[in-house]
Amino acid sequence: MTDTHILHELAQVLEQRKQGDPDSSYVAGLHQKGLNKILEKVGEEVTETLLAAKDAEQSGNNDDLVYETADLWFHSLIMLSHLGTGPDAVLNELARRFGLSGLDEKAARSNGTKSSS
Ligand SMILES: N=c1c2ncn([C@@H]3O[C@H](COP(=O)(O)OP(=O)(O)OP(=O)(O)O)[C@@H](O)[C@H]3O)c2ncn1[C@@H]1O[C@H](COP(=O)(O)O)[C@@H](O)[C@H]1O
Repeated sequence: MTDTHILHELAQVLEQRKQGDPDSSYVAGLHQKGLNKILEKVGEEVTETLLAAKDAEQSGNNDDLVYETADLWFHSLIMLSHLGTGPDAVLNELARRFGLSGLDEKAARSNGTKSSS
């Protein structure tokens, strides 16, 4: 399972964990602790990902970068799930932007035509 299918499988598990037992589930524990704890974890994973990227630049080895990015994506999915959305909304937004020049997209944002929020 190496395509976006895993995002949907994982998103379903994360939804189920909202009713899970925090003693036996890491995700249920985060949902129970609430949004601030989830955001704290996302922030930690951002920092760890940035450090891994700098290390990867030096070493030429991306293994730690991939590992930390997976942690970041995972905790971002918990954040989305906690707030009642999920990967489909993000993938749809990327699809909407697909083929649109980043410069044109940026100009559209400053014209106040941001569509997804
Ligand atoms: N993909 C993951 C996944 N990636 C990372 N992690 C956990 O996320 C945490 C990462 O936090 P840190 O790197 O800060 O490590 P830590 O210091 O041990 O964490 P804290 O004590 O600070 O919480 C670790 O506990 C990892 O085990 C994950 N835990 C769960 N999943 C998936 O989520 C599913 C549900 O998990 P449970 O809710 O635990 O059953 C699992 O089947 C997996 O598919």
